[in-house]
Amino acid sequence: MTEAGRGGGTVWLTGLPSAGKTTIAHALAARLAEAGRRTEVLDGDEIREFLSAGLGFSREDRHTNVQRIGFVAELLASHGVTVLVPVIAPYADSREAVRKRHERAGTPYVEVHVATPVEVCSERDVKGLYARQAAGEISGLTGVDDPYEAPADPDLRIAAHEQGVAESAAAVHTLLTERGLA
Ligand SMILES: Nc1ncnc2c1ncn2[C@@H]1O[C@H](COP(=O)(O)OS(=O)(=O)O)[C@@H](OP(=O)(O)O)[C@H]1O
Ligand SMILES: Nc1ncnc2c1ncn2[C@@H]1O[C@H](COP(=O)(O)OP(=O)(O)O)[C@@H](O)[C@H]1O
Repeated sequence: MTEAGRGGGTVWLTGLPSAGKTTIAHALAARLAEAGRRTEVLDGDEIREFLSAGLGFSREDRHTNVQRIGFVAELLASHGVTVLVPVIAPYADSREAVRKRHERAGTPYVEVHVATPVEVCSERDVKGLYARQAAGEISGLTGVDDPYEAPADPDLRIAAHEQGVAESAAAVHTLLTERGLA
């Protein structure tokens, strides 16, 4: 049995700011921990404070950020950890490169699109970014005046505005169980 076969894998939750990626990731982590899985959440904000300190939000910097996170996720996952990654990853080619890295290593990879519409995200506006963009204080906000390339064919798409957090976490958990990852 390979290392990957011991049950690790990466679950990338992509979606707009305030879509619910982080909230769902932590709810899922709690479920997985309860089931005895070794689990890590690679939080985007934390990563940007340390591993990606100094990177901004240009296309190039976002790509670099996503590749670094993909590298760490694969490493952890290859040692049996279920790694949850609630990070926007707005570009399809960046996400594809992360998937390819996992495929090359034989490490399971699951892409979940947290598909909350921008109208709902901007209402939630957890960090006040949508308001700041509307006020002209910032620009380059994903989904508003910066690109978000929605996954064409994710492993799972969640309408996270139409169901509760627990239901979304359960939906991902079910997929992981089907794939032998939970
Ligand atoms: N201009 C702009 N666009 C998008 N997001 C912004 C921006 N400025 C700051 N933030 C906050 O930083 C978080 C995005 O970082 P990520 O590492 O997840 O994004 S990326 O994949 O590198 O694009 C993201 O966190 P989440 O809200 O948790 O998604 C934002 O809160
Ligand atoms: N159905 C839902 N699913 C996920 N989050 C929700 C839902 N309804 C309300 N929320 C709230 O929306 C916010 C989403 O924020 P967060 O998880 O930080 O998003 P992201 O990580 O995508 O930026 C949280 O305050 C969460 O409590």
